[in-house]
Amino acid sequence: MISAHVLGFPRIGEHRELKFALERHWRGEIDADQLEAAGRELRARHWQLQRDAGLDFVTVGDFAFYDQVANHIQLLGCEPARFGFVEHESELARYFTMARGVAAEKEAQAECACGHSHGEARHALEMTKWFDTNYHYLVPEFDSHTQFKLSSRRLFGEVEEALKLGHRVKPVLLGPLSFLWLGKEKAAGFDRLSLLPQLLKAYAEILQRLGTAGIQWVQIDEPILGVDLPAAWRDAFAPAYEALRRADVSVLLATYFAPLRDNLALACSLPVAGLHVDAVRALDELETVTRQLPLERELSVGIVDGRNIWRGDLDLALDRLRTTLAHRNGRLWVAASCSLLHVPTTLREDKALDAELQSWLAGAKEKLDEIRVLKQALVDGPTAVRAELFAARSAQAARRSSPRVKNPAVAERAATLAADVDQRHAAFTRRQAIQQQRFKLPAFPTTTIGSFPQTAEIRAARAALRRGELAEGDYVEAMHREIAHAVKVQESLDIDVLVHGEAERNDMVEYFGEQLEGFAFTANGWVQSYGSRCVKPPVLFGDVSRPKAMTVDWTVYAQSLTKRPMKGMLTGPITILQWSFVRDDQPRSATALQIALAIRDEVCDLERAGIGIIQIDEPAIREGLPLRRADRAAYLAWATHAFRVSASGVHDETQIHTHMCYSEFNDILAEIAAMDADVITIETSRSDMELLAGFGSFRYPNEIGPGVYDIHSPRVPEVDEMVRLMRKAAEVVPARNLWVNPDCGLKTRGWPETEAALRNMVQAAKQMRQAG
Ligand SMILES: Nc1nc2c(c(=O)[nH]1)N[C@@H](CNc1ccc(C(=O)N[C@@H](CCC(=O)N[C@@H](CCC(=O)N[C@@H](CCC(=O)O)C(=O)O)C(=O)O)C(=O)O)cc1)CN2
Ligand code: MET
Ligand SMILES: [Zn+2]
Repeated sequence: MISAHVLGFPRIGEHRELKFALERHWRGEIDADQLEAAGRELRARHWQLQRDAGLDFVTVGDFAFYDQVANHIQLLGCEPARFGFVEHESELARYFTMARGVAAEKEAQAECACGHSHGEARHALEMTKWFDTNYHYLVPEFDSHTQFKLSSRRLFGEVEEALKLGHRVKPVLLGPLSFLWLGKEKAAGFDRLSLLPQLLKAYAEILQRLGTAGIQWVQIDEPILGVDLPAAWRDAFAPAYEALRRADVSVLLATYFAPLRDNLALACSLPVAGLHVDAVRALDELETVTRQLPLERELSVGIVDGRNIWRGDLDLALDRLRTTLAHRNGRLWVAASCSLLHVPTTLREDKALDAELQSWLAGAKEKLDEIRVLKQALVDGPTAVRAELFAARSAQAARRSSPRVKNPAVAERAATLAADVDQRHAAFTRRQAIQQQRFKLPAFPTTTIGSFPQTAEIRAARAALRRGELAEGDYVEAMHREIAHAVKVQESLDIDVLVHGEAERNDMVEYFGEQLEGFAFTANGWVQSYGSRCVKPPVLFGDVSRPKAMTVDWTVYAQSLTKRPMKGMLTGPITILQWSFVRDDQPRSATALQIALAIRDEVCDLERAGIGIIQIDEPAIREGLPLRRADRAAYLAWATHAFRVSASGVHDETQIHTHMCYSEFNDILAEIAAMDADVITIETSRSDMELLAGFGSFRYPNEIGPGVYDIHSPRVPEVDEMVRLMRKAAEVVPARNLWVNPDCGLKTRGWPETEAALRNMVQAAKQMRQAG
């Protein structure tokens, strides 16, 4: 018996319907019922696609109005008490408050009918990267008071919805151990694993309800089986799944993103009815799993790549599946490696891709079809899908032999680099002295991270340019007006190191992808990043080179408007690599080096054009870290090398900044230091400078700007708050090395709150100087 399924499907909608509905709802243009209707329609459509592709189940529970982990917080009834929710706040309103926070002023203004004071501003749940993806989840908060209680009907409602539509339903849950693991302990000395027994009761109740609804299979995701687990966590698995065992509900335990390694035997021995493995990231483990997993259990083989957009090698996949099948008594499930959340809904008929490129690619819908073809080939024999297999084979062959993929000059340059290509001339302390002479910045210099508000007007201008309704020259003029405005605002706020604001960039990665050779970009290849926010990762299909300067004109224009230093703004090689769909025909390290060389040329061009401070953003360096510790050193070596290659073409008096956000960095501090940027700006405020303690005890040698406020909410931070954070920073890092800046770029904010926040930030820096 062969089954076919997916672990999850993108929820944002082929035309980003969910994004637009959400944003309308938040603006008050549609009410909760209308938003719910939009969600229902998308779910119905995505289930129908799965059904039409001949899958044996539709997956329910992968939908969320913001984030699937946040859905679990409500399902399990563990909304953090700090939100002080009161009776009359609806489940949906509470959900968005947890996801987005509430500004202090807004709460003060909102005359609350209940007469309750909601207390201080309620900042949003922390947001962090989902394993090694560019998707962000909301971090659950746990302490000794955390109680679990089945609380939301949403999942059960969606299950009913799908059943009513006549589908065979397989609900998906994030597993109890992964849910706890991904959360955060809010009290010192508290161990969140101690919450497991209580949590299991809630899970048991969920399974019981699903059983009552007639559900046979429930997929429970435990992606943490792909990370290095402490013994206590590993030991907790078997009793936990023993406790969840029921006669009427079969559990398919799903793992993905990384090899199982030392957890392989455990995964194969758990008392569940089936196991899903990622046969793309861990193909070499498939054979062992095939042999170790008891024959009465189902094996789901994730053979179609859920993380990349290349059309699969179906011959190879089929070969593996046949071998597996032979050892599994003719039973297996065919699947994508992980949820399809991480790829665009479709890449067919994308207006920005030429026909040849399109024929090399597969989005989520196309992957459903690959799964169908594989299943059919196993069930009816390959001749039944001869045409489909032939087409896939031809596409593979065409891509492998296409002259578009190779550029001998690029390979030649990468092979003949000087040994010191990744080293600045002088050591940091020497550079620091030279740069101090040159820029004469005050103590606690202020700067921002790069982007200023991407207003509706900016996006409309770009959309008009794309549609041919705005001439190129008029577009440039409109962007120049934006840049001039940003410069004027920064000068009037008395910021020390200015930025041009990135108005001309649709996205910090896509913008470079559009200008570099070796990249293609899509018109509609949207992937959810967080909440309603999406990105269109460029497609890196060939050798990378830079036909001409990419940012010099904009930066020089911005510098011409001010005497203050204007920071050039680039995206680093690892972030471009990490946030693109990259080629699978050469190691990622080789691709990273090619990008690094292109960025290096841009850095040198900026320097030649008189730009003295250049920032090379690397927010994604941490998320690229392999999930398994054993693989990390190799990655960090080539990743930091690539960064240094991009940054080291300049003279000592040029100040190189880098920026990182969204992650825990304490475990890679030595490597961050080895990147040798003159200044690093880094996100810290959501965790109240916790992060910086690591930088202090490690004695991070170079200059550092720990973000003093969170840019993810419109809340305007008070001067005192930021002074407090700066003082905290000055306790662990020498004050002479400290910069003052927000956590990240300001593109998602509006101008009024941006100006107010930066005014307070500059004030805070001035207070620090006075206290000096
Ligand atoms: N690639 C990437 N990954 C990242 C980040 C990042 O900046 N880039 N930052 C972190 C995540 N943060 C993010 C913050 C904001 C957005 C974001 O604002 N995305 C925009 C899209 C940005 C974009 O591509 N804009 C284009 C096209 C925008 C668009 O939708 N245009 C409309 C028309 C617009 C109009 O007429 O107003 C259309 O095509 O229909 C542009 O500016 O040109 C969105 O979802 O709305 C995404 C991620 C981590 N990962
Ligand atoms: C996600 S990091 C963002 C860095 C970029 N320079 C910006 O300010 O938007
Ligand atoms: Zn950032």
